[in-house]
Amino acid sequence: MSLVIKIRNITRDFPLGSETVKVLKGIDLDIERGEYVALMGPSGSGKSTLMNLLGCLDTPTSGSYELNGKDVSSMSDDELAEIRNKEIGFVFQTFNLLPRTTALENVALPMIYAGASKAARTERAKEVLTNVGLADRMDHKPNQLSGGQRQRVAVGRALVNRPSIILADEPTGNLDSKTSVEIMNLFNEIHKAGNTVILVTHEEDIADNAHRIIRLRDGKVESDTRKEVITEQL
Ligand SMILES: Nc1ncnc2c1ncn2[C@@H]1O[C@H](COP(=O)(O)OP(=O)(O)OP(=O)(O)O)[C@@H](O)[C@H]1O
Repeated sequence: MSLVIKIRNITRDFPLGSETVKVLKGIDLDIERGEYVALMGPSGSGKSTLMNLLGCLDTPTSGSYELNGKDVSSMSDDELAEIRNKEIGFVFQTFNLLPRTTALENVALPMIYAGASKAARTERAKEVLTNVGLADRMDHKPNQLSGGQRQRVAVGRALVNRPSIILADEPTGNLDSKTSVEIMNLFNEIHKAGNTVILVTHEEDIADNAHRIIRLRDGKVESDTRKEVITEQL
């Protein structure tokens, strides 16, 4: 097993007027390649703040973060942007697709930043859209797609550059229960294909899809539980 994420004693403070709000209060975390982790905890416990750090959208106030053995905790904004594009796939509750571009163009977008040719982008985006079940929707724009289909496009965009980790913040938060199950089945497939997945959810049945559940409370890890792997007896 190899460590994708190694976090040691991370804190994150935010200035608020003349005060300082301590949001993350010393977090240690190791995540191995191929793990499937659900991040839970009450509102305000620091889940999004931690996800922003994991996704290199933010840097810690103190402590260290190594992503694939590289210390990202003190990188410049340009270096972080490059790491984000190469190593991180984001999926958001609100899909965050470009409204006037097709599913194919939305999925191909991160490859433009990565410098891929148009032919390579189109080929890979078609492959990814097929894998997420949208082979017949490639030329549709977001407003021509259902919520579940939009989230599939967003998942495709997250996967297109073959990132080291997929970070999903409440990916089923805007979906009905039937569509949520379909999207979770897609995440389960993505995990089975070898991806490292970390998702934030408030719902226990969504978190049950993961193999490990980390619960935050008041900026600290309250519990970190791995499911026992049940191997079939022959
Ligand atoms: N930029 C900021 N400036 C000041 N306070 C912040 C900032 N970002 C987050 N906070 C505070 O940090 C705390 C944790 O926020 P965070 O969004 O990480 O929690 P969360 O667990 O994701 O909550 P939710 O489940 O409601 O999304 C909150 O009290 C929030 O007000």
